[in-house]
Amino acid sequence: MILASQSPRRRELLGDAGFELEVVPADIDETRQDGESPVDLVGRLAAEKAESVRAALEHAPADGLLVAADTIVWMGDEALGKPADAADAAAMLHELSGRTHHVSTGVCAMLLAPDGSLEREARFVETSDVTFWELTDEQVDAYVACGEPLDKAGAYGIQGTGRLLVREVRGDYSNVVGLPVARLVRELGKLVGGGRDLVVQSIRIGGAHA
Ligand SMILES: Cc1cn([C@H]2C[C@H](O)[C@@H](COP(=O)(O)OP(=O)(O)OP(=O)(O)O)O2)c(=O)[nH]c1=O
Repeated sequence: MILASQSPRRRELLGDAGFELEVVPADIDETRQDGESPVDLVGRLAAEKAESVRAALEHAPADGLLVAADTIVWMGDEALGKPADAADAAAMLHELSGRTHHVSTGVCAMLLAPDGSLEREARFVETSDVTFWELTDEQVDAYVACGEPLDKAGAYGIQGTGRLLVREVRGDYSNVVGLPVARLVRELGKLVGGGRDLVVQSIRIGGAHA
């Protein structure tokens, strides 16, 4: 499978599900369009990442699969991507403090013909809701200083020290980390067809590593 993402979290989630990955990061303009909702934005960016990597391929990977994703944190109409710097990260964390926000991941999965042309694709957006504890200024400053927020949407990583900020998650936890892997594996099964249950395959391979 080709993973059109530089995110180490996505690599780990798919690797643990038993997929052999070739990582080919996509370089696209991630600017939000006027009037575009956060859900529409991540859906579009995932599709654009997948297509930009597919278009540059000379041949498909052995299993014919290509996956791209994009994750955003949002509240109301406000979308929080990756912070520009430490001050931006602190501002985002103060905004998330004591409140519930949404984390949406857009996913585009493609089944490619051997020459790399598109045979079929599946697109979806998964949303989880995350509630933060009230954070003190000192807690925000300490978290920003540890460096974890800088490459993450919404300036936190729930899989890292950022778990100390989180009071409650509703929905798929892996989706917050950057990839709704359980739903994705089901969609990939439908994409490859032939009655193969990729969830069973992933459980067997994942279980062997446990
Ligand atoms: C909210 C949250 C986000 N994130 C990460 C997931 C994504 O890697 C990142 C959002 O940025 P993305 O633009 O979705 O992904 P990316 O830049 O890391 O990789 P690429 O563009 O090549 O696909 O934030 C966490 O790791 N933990 C969290 O709790």
